[in-house]
Order: sequence, then structure tokens, then C-alpha cells
Amino acid sequence: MLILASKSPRRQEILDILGINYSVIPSDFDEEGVLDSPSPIALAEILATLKGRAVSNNNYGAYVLSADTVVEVDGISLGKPKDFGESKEMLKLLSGKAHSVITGVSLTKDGLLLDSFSEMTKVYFKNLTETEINWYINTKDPFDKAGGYGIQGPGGIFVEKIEGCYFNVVGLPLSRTANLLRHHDLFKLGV
Ligand SMILES: Cc1cn([C@H]2C[C@H](O)[C@@H](COP(=O)(O)OP(=O)(O)OP(=O)(O)O)O2)c(=O)[nH]c1=O
Repeated sequence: MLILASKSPRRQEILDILGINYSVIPSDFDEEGVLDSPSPIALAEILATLKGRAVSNNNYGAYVLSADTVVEVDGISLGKPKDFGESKEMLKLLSGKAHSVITGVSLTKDGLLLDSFSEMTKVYFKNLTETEINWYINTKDPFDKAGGYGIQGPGGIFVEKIEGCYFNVVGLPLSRTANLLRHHDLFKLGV
């Protein structure tokens, strides 16, 4: 049995593409305060693993897939903005330059980490005007998203180009997640 330890509807939509059976049990692991950790690559993988372990500990026998997305710009790791002000600060930081979106993915069973990886996508933002930033924050789209924007919604108008996996930016790198699940016999092509 496979569990997706995530409340993110985007992660569910991406996993649904594989057409496999799984259940959803969101993790109650509290990420607060862990953001001061080492590199964003390590951070995303550590957070994904801690989220997964919290669910795995209560669901023995099940494989637990979990993920965490972090945005890094100018050496600063960004999580989700808490309010209008923080959202504005993040968008100003991202304006007119490239940043990294890193998603860590973990597979856990019986409280033990079986596999994990981090995937990075480079995202290039256009220069943002004050009007664009205020308009976007008023859509309320930034608040449940790392870095304070979503490429798949109205925030997509700020993105000039990306290098790497699109699904990774949205929260679950499809190709590498499929490889990981195949490696553990949790996704079979059935031909
Ligand atoms: C950069 C970016 C992030 N995001 C989302 C992906 C993640 O859902 C979210 C980052 O927060 P996460 O803490 O990674 O995930 P979550 O709290 O939404 O869900 P859970 O921990 O239960 O799995 O930001 C987008 O949807 N689009 C984007 O362009």
C-alpha cells in the first residue's frame, strides 16, 4: 500500500498522472523553525523525510511518499509567506532574476527512510512592477506556496523561462518520482 503524505492538491494531481492506487494522509510534522538549516537541497530532503516519517510511524507496513518544496534566491531559503508584507518582500527578491526551486522527495516504510532525492529547477522572473506585485498578492495565490508564487496559476505570468522539470516547481518532480516508485515496485508499466 502507498500513502502520499501531503495535503497539497497539486502533489495529488501530479501523482494521479501515474494512474496508481494510493491514499492520502497529510503529515502533521511542523516545519516551523527548521528553515535555518544548511543548504536548500539538504533542507528540502530533510523536511520531506521528516514529513514522511511522521506518517510512517502511524502506518506500519505502508510505503509513504512525501515531498517538500523550497525556493532559494541570493542564498536565502524561502518558505510560504505569512502575510501581505512577507509576500511582497519575497516577490521583490524574485523580481528580475533567476532563482532555484528545490523539491525533496522521500520514500519511507516502517519509520525508516528507504530512498530520497532532491531535484532543482531554475526559474527566471521578469522585472515586476509594484502594480503587478499588489495585483498578484490580492489574488491570494501566494499564501500556500513556497517563495510566495505558483507557476501554474496567475503567478505564471511572471515566469519568463525555466530550466529543468516543470512538475518539480509545482511540488513533485514527475519523472524522478516515477523512477523512484518503479525502483521499489510501486509503479509498474503493466505491459
Ligand atoms: C514555487 C511553487 C510552489 N508551489 C507549492 C508546492 C508546495 O505545495 C508548496 C510548498 O509547500 P510545502 O511545504 O512543500 O508543501 P505543502 O505544505 O503545500 O504540502 P505538504 O507539506 O502537506 O506536502 O508550494 C506551487 O504550487 N507552485 C510553485 O510555482
